[in-house]
Amino acid sequence: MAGDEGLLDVVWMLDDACREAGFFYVVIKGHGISESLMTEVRDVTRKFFQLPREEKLKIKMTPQSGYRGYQRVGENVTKGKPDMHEAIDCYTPIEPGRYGDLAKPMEGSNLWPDYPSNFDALLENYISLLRVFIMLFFISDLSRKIMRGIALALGAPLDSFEGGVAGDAFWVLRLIGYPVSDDIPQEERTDIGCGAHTDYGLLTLVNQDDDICALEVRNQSGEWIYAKPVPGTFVCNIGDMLKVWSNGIYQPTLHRVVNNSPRYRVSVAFFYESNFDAAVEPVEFCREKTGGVAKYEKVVYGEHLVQKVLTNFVM
Ligand SMILES: N=C(N)NCCCC[C@H](N)C(=O)O
Ligand SMILES: O=C(O)CCC(=O)C(=O)O
Ligand SMILES: [Fe+2]
Repeated sequence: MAGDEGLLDVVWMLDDACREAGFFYVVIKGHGISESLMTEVRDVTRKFFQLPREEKLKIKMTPQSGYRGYQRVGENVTKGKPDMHEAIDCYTPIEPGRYGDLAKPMEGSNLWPDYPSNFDALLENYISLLRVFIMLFFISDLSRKIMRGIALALGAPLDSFEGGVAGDAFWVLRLIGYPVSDDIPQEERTDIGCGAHTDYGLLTLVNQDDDICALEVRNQSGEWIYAKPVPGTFVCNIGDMLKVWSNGIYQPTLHRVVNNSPRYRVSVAFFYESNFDAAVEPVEFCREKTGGVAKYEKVVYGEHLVQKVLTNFVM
């Protein structure tokens, strides 16, 4: 592979992006995901959020549902402030007992929207859901490939994230809607769609609406820069587990969402994470590159996620 210049270019670009920005765009061409599939997944999501509140609440997220399902505007909280988005959260299904006490709060399977009673709509819904699954399938494979690129970018073996780190990668899917500010009752309104945060796992791929600038990324000078939509691409960013594994060579970047546009914004974020029970710690050769000392303590990914999930919501 050392002779493959195209590959080396990509690896070099990945390294540069992960060091400098923590964010990059991935063009979907040739990955089995078409731009129209990405659009359709956002459209299904938009349709769901347009349903009456009672309909959406049929798949309400609760502690009993393993924190899977629908959350209303203001129920997700970041740094103590309600976020102005509604969402459906889906996670890799977890059978009871699978990870012992570690995964208890998140056990269960996902809540998908109910089938409407009429047949056309049923079929439409069925196909839409299927598309979401097709999307999940491709996107997970794409993520695995990007992680191989990131391994090479760090100078590590290609398969570094297989096996105990992310050979059985836990995935999270968030279907998110950001209402127009004026449409939110004033007493419930805050000025932020999603407060500043970093993502929890290895890699995030965001499928965002084409025509609205709302996702902002903090650069090294502390300025907020739009991750402008580029049709046919995913906005990718690295997460907390990659920081720990690389001993800080790659840092997750703070980002937030502010929808100041006069349009309802939809994004579908796919989080490719380590194995639920992975104990992630700075890998030796990354430690060597960074002065020999581990800068972060070992983190069990599932503990990190559960701790976030248990504190992210006011219900
Ligand atoms: N799985 C991810 N990354 N979800 C991000 C949700 C928004 C941030 C969350 N309230 C927090 O405070 O972390
Ligand atoms: O809506 C977006 O563009 C990003 C959402 C996000 O950062 C998240 O859910 O973690
Ligand atoms: Fe995020």
